[in-house]
Amino acid sequence: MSIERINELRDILRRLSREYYELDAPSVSDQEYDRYMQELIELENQYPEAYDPESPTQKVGGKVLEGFNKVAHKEVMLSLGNAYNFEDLQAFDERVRNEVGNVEYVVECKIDGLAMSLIYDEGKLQMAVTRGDGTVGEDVTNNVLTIRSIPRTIDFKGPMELRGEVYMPKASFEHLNAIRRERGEDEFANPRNAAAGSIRQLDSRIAASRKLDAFWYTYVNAENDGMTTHEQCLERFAQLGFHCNEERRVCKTIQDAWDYIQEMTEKRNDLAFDIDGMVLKVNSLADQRRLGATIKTPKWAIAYKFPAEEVITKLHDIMITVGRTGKITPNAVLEPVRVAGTSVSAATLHNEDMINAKDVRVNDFVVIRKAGDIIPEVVRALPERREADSKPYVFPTICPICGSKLIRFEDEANHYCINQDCPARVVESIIHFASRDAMDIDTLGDKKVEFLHNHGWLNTVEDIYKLKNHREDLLQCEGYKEKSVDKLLNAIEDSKQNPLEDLIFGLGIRQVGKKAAKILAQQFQTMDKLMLAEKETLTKIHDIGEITADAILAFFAEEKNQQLIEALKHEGLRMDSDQIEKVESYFTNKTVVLTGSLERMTRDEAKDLLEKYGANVSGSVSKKTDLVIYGENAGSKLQKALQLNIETMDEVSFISEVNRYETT
Ligand SMILES: NC(=O)c1ccc[n+]([C@@H]2O[C@H](COP(=O)([O-])OP(=O)(O)OC[C@H]3O[C@@H](n4cnc5c(N)ncnc54)[C@H](O)[C@@H]3O)[C@@H](O)[C@H]2O)c1
Ligand SMILES: [Zn+2]
Repeated sequence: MSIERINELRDILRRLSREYYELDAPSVSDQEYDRYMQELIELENQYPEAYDPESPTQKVGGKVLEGFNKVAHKEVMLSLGNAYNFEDLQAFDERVRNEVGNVEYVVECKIDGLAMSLIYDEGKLQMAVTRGDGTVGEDVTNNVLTIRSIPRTIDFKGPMELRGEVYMPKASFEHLNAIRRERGEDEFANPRNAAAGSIRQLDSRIAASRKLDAFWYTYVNAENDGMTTHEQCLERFAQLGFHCNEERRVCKTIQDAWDYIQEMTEKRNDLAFDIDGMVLKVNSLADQRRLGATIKTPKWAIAYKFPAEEVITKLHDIMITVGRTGKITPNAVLEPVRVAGTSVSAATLHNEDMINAKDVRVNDFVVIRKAGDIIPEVVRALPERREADSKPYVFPTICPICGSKLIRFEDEANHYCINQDCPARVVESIIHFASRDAMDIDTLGDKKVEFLHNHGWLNTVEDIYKLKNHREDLLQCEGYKEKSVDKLLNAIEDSKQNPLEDLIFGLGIRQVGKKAAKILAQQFQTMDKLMLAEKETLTKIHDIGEITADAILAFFAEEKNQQLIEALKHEGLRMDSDQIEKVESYFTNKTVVLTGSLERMTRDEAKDLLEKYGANVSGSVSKKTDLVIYGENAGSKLQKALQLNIETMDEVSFISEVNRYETT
């Protein structure tokens, strides 16, 4: 049970990390992410046999993006351990003192940006590299050079590496989003994502337009330059012309540090940049060295994370929105209030049960919580402040957009509008089709889809590909300049070449997420074959259950959907896959774990081969594992496989097994 939970948590955290680090588009709050991480850490401590070097608890950051040169860090770039309250800090302080005795801490702001390494030599900036996975980062020198506050040349001749945080000042962020709003483009969730997205642009003119800044706080090999404390390093940076955050304090005790954190909690919203916590660092560099680091975090520093913020405001009304699947979501219309640095005037109420459970009524005072960037939430009502005009909310029985009767399925908390032609659903399905994980049509975001729909130019998904016939009309609209219109139309044309998996996902078939779309594309290779698939064939596929199979069959059985696909074919959309076709083999449908170092191929090559032959490659050995393939110096995973009586295979046997299929 718990092993399953461990695997589940690892999957969740990997998905969230990808969204956060690679797509710069998180779907949950940092607090929520941290809660999953905390749960996983505790479970892994309880079940040491589930140890896996690939676990998110052992990993820093995300993957390196394609398109940039990869650079290995001379010294790894680590993450930071987390504290959420005074007790956590006291425990940290105790560990430090047990190790090195009395210490001083420098307490500084935890800047919500992205970590960066700068390398100077002979007084010149040579390279700027992102943290990446901590070992290898991306060379983003051209983009970093657009940050004016970073000196190109410094008065220091030797080689020097410093690290810090690139961030987007709040003012630049507000300005950027205002422009994007005007153009009907999707807004950035928060300054961190905006900064990370800007630095990882292949076109440095975009980065230049984003008005980024940076603070520097780590001096690699500072002791070679005669430094003895962290505070000295910061002073040295400032002297050389780098921006260092003045908002910091040297504290003699953990209580002093806590007092300063309290002060900053009050002050944080008034700063010109976003901070998501405070960082405590042992001041003495010699002590830092003695304390050392774990695989992921230094032992001489810790990050205190601010809790999610809550405020009270009045709820004026409850409004309903209709999603792509017809799902009905009630939203609170609020008296605008500042929380976590931004003005909030709407918050989600999830569904009818939630409204009832929280007893939220129109005209009530309510508590709102906003965790950083994510959609704010109504936490509870304040019945003690209820006035005469407070009214219990009656959940609608018909769709506010199309008037169809709403349905609530058994065992489901949500209501649905099941009218396929409901305009709200149409708009949402077009937004989904164009979204990043689907057809990835640049600049065709929510606002623009709504706008084009309201003008009558987008009534179905296929209309996207007919927009080019409205080029002249578009140019007449305010905010639609030639350049942006052509950019949109080109992105639409380009999307025709996307592989089948993007299209399948974009169609928005119920139950079919990104992963299932990929599996289907791999299995069937073409849309035609997928459309002809029978239930038996579908359910035989690993990861496709009965419910998903039924949803797929129902989707393609509908004449409207068949017509849509016909129309998309007619528009010239690609209908086949990039995924390699799977071959029936000894490995088909087996869960396989690779361990140790392989001699004839890389881990990734072995994984690709196994996937081609129908295996499911997994990171950790459990009862569900069918086979462990091992190379040189295989360690705990192989041992565990033997303990659990799981079949094992060495590299040579693996290759000869594979060769049987390669030749036939
Ligand atoms: N919402 C999500 O889906 C999601 C997904 C992945 C990660 N996250 C967030 O990211 C965190 C993990 O990211 P992380 O590994 O970058 O750790 P982190 O952000 O918790 O802390 C480490 C980083 O803090 C930064 N930092 C800022 N100011 C600093 C200072 N003064 N001194 C030292 N470092 C400073 C550095 O870049 C450093 O790498 C999670 O705790 C979570 O909050 C969220
Ligand atoms: Zn409707």
